[in-house]
Amino acid sequence: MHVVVNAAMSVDGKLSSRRREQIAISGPDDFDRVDQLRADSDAVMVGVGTILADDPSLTVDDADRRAARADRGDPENPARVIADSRIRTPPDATVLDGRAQTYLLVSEAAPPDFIEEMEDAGAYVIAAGQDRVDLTTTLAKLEGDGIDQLMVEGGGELIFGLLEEALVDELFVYIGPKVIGGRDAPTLADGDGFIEDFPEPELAGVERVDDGVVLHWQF
Ligand SMILES: NC(=O)C1=CN([C@@H]2O[C@H](COP(=O)(O)OP(=O)(O)OC[C@H]3O[C@@H](n4cnc5c(N)ncnc54)[C@H](O)[C@@H]3O)[C@@H](O)[C@H]2O)C=CC1
Ligand SMILES: Nc1nc(O)c(N)c(N[C@@H]2O[C@H](COP(=O)(O)O)[C@@H](O)[C@H]2O)n1
Repeated sequence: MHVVVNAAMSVDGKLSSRRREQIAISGPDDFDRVDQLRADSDAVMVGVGTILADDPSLTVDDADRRAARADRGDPENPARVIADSRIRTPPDATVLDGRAQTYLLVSEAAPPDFIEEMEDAGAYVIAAGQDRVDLTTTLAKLEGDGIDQLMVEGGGELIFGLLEEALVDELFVYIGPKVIGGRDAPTLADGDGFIEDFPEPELAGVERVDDGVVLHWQF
């Protein structure tokens, strides 16, 4: 499986404010670049923190891109993947609207009645890991289900979890013209943070987009 992370951050490295509400950091051209990345992926993944904060659709906006996917025999939208250790995803979340297959990655601590509720809401549940989703095992299961190209949109906890398990192949970061600040605002990689063996990706590209810049890193 090839894992591509994409996120937009402020000048000072924040994905959102301390209120954890969705903030438009990207401009129109960057959102269009992200839509193309989604269209090129077999699945788009976020953590449950992003579901609760943003209630995203994770679908492809552009009708021509959806049609191109259908023409090559793919579903119009990539599958959606949510990392949600104990199931906090609401049954009425937009990702459960039936517009694409939705996988819910949970841990063994997920309550069985919640699992049943999610399956009734249309999710395909994969469980691995004691208290927290075992990302290596669950991503391998997704690969076995035909997901070769996985795009990850955040947030910071999930991105750190993937970096910690050395699961990230490429990272695109849009840095937009905003300063958000706040010690409790989410950043690109949160979690516990590294204290040694810091991942050291190679810079593969720099492109000016809208009033900001996209950095492309390879691991
Ligand atoms: N600017 C941008 O590009 C984006 C911004 N955001 C923002 O990020 C914030 C949400 O980010 P976070 O709170 O960090 O939540 P998150 O979206 O990273 O979800 C974290 C949750 O993922 C689950 N998880 C399960 N297994 C895990 C594992 N092994 N490692 C890590 N997490 C695991 C846990 O339940 C954990 O609480 C929101 O404010 C949202 O608006 C989110 C995505 C993109
Ligand atoms: N690329 C990008 N730029 C920003 O400025 C953002 N705030 C985000 N957030 C992500 O976009 C998702 C919204 O998805 P839908 O359009 O509803 O499908 C959101 O959940 C974040 O993952 N991204």
